[in-house]
Amino acid sequence: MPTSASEKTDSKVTASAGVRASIADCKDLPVLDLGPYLADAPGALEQLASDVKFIQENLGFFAIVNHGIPQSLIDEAFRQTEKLFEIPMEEKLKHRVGFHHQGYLPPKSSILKSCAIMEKIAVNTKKDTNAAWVFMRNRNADDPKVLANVRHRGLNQWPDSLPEFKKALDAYVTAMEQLALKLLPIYARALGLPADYFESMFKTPEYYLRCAYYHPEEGMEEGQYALAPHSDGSFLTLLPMTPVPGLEVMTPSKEWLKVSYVKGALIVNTGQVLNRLSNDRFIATPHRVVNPPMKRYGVVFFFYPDDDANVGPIPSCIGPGEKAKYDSRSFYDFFVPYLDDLYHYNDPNFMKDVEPEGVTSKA
Ligand SMILES: O=C(O)CCC(=O)C(=O)O
Ligand SMILES: [Fe+2]
Repeated sequence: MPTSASEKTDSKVTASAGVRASIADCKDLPVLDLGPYLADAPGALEQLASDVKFIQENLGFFAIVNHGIPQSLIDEAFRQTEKLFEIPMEEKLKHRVGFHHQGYLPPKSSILKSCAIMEKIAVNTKKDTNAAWVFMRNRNADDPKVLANVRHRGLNQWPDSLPEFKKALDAYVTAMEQLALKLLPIYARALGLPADYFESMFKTPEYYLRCAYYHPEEGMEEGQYALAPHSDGSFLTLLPMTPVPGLEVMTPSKEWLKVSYVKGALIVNTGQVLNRLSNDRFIATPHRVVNPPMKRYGVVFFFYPDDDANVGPIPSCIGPGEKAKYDSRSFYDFFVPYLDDLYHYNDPNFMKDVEPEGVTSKA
C-alpha cells in the first residue's frame, strides 16, 4: 500500500470520465474498481483519490467492486442476521438497548429524527418500521471503558440461542475494519493530504455494526419510512448491497436516487465525521430506506476514528476566506450527542406512546 508521507499532495490527476458521467446522470451510483489499488498498481491511489474527491463533493455515495472481502463472509453475515430476527421476541427484548446503544431495537420503537439535517430533507413524523440489533467494537470485561461504564462502550449483547452469530459477525467486522483502514489513504489524498495523514487518528478505531431487518409493512403512513432520511455519523460507512430494493440516496438536485443492485458490490458513503473534518467539502449525504417489497436485511458497518481523535476541521480543508464550520472536539464528544439526536428510546414520553406497538409487532 503506498502510504509515503513524502508523496505530493497536489495531485494533477482528474476524475475519470466514467465517474463524471455517472454523477452527471445521477441514475445509479458510480462504481469504483478497487482491484488495481489493492494490488498496489502504480497510479491507482491517485486515480481513486481523484474519483473519490469528485464523488464526495457531489453525491457522497459510491459502490466498490474487487474490494477483497470474500463473498462467503458477507453471505454468512446476511444469513445469520436473518436468523437473528427469527429469535422469539421475548428473548430479543431481554437484550434491548438502553443506556448503551448496544442490543436490540424493536420495530417502531424509535424514529430517526435528526434535527441536524431536518432543514435539508422532508420531515418524517412517524415511527420507523425497521428492527435492528446494534453492536459497538468488541470489548473485554476488564476494558477500562467497560469498567467505568462509559456510555456506548459497554459489552456487546449477543443472542444466547444463536452461538454461530457471534463467530460470523466477528469475522465480518474484522474484515470490514481492515478494508476501511485500507481506504484511509484514498480519503487523505482526496483531501490533498499526505497518504498517511489519518493513521494517527485510527490507532484503535471504533466501529458500529447495525444488523437491520426491514419487513414489508402493510399500513405504511405518509411520512413513514422503513428507515427515515438521515445522514450517517461515521467517517465512512460500508454496506454490502442486497438485491431487495429500498435504499434511496439524495442527489445534488435533491431528488431520491433508487440504488440498483450490483452483485458483490459494497456501498461506501461519507458520514458526518468526514463532513466535519473536511469542513463540509465532503458531504454527508441524506439517504433513507423505503418500505421494501419483501423481507430486507442490512449488515451495515460504520467506521469511526479513535474516541480521542479530534474531529474538528482539518486546517488545510478550511479554504481561503472561510471559517471553521465545526468546533474542535473529540470523536467521542461528537458521537454521544449524535446518537441522542437520532434515537429517542431513552425519552420516557416518546416510549410511552410506542411501547405497546413495538413489543407486539411481528418482527
Ligand atoms: O439498509 C440500508 O440499505 C441502509 C442502512 C442505513 O442507511 C443505515 O443503517 O444507516
Ligand atoms: Fe445510513
